[in-house]
Amino acid sequence: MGTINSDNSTLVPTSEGPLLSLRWEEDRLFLLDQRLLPEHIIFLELKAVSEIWDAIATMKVRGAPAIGISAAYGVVLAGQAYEGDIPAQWIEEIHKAADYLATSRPTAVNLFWALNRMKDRATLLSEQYSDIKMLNLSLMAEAVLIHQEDEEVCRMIGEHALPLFESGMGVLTHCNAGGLATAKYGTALAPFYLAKERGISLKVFADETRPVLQGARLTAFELQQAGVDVTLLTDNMAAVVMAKGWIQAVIVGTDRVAANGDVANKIGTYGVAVLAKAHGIPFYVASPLSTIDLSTASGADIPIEERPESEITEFYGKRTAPVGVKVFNPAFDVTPHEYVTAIITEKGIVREPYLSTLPELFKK
Ligand SMILES: CSC[C@H]1O[C@H](OP(=O)(O)O)[C@H](O)[C@@H]1O
Repeated sequence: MGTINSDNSTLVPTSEGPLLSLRWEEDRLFLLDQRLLPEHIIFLELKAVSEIWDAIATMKVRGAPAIGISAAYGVVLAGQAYEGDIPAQWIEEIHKAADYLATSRPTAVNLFWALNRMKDRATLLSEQYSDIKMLNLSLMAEAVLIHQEDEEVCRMIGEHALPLFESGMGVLTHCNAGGLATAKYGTALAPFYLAKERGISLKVFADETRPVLQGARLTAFELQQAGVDVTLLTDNMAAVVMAKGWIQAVIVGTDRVAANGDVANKIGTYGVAVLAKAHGIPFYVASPLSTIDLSTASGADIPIEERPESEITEFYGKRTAPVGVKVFNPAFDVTPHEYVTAIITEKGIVREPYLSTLPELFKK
């Protein structure tokens, strides 16, 4: 595993905006170990494909766009590790690495979107260049482009989402779809950063999001760091804060939107969507086009990752369930499109009928 290069355990809110979770430097990826937040800010230095695979699989890096960006750099590392001078062998190494990285997690479609984009680019480059150094430099440029594009994509999602929220509104979110899950700004959290910049006061309510606590450890952390008004809730409080009239909208991220608008997102999202509908509260999904998968017909076709039992039977190292108890630990659930008020993308906002409105986004 890469070396640790910094630790700042005294965390104070700053107005620096979202904390960046990824930094690429020529032949290594500096990656914020999100398992250790919020107590420790530790960046790992990753220089091998296997380290990238491990970081994705063990959720040191998580969030659909951040996973895709990391995997793209993993493919670059594979190309750089090739020591021969035969382009056909180089491309074989690229495809082998991409297929290996594709096994790290199954649900977030950004992983496969980024890997396919890198494989396609590598194939095109290998038809143009025979020099391995040139191939590697050109392929790295594609990964950097994926990284840079995501920052602009998230900002645009924020711009399209912001008009949905009025000053003084309470907005509930689930899991972490913030700067830590992306290149910067986040998807669902992007409007909160823009609102802060523009003096629009929103009250964010963040579900803690068991079992990995992305809401408590990551969303509450990054919004507090940015000076955004955030209140932490346990996952069983969404109903009461809605009943109290504290919530005027819900916005979440997503790991895969199916062609019919069904949305896979962190476990617990479906329950929040049902509660929102029952209280007449709009339920928005922030999604880059890279997370919309028109080749997946509906939510029933989205592979749902099941994660280790220990995430549920232990609470940060302390056993909280009897040994041998049966456990069900799906990392995601699917919200049927009927519960989705609108999907906010970098190209604009789409609403039902998603089967026809989603493909239009790819034509603009
Ligand atoms: C902007 S994508 C964020 C998305 O990814 C999270 O899952 P995980 O933490 O397991 O990678 C969650 O579903 C978020 O909504």
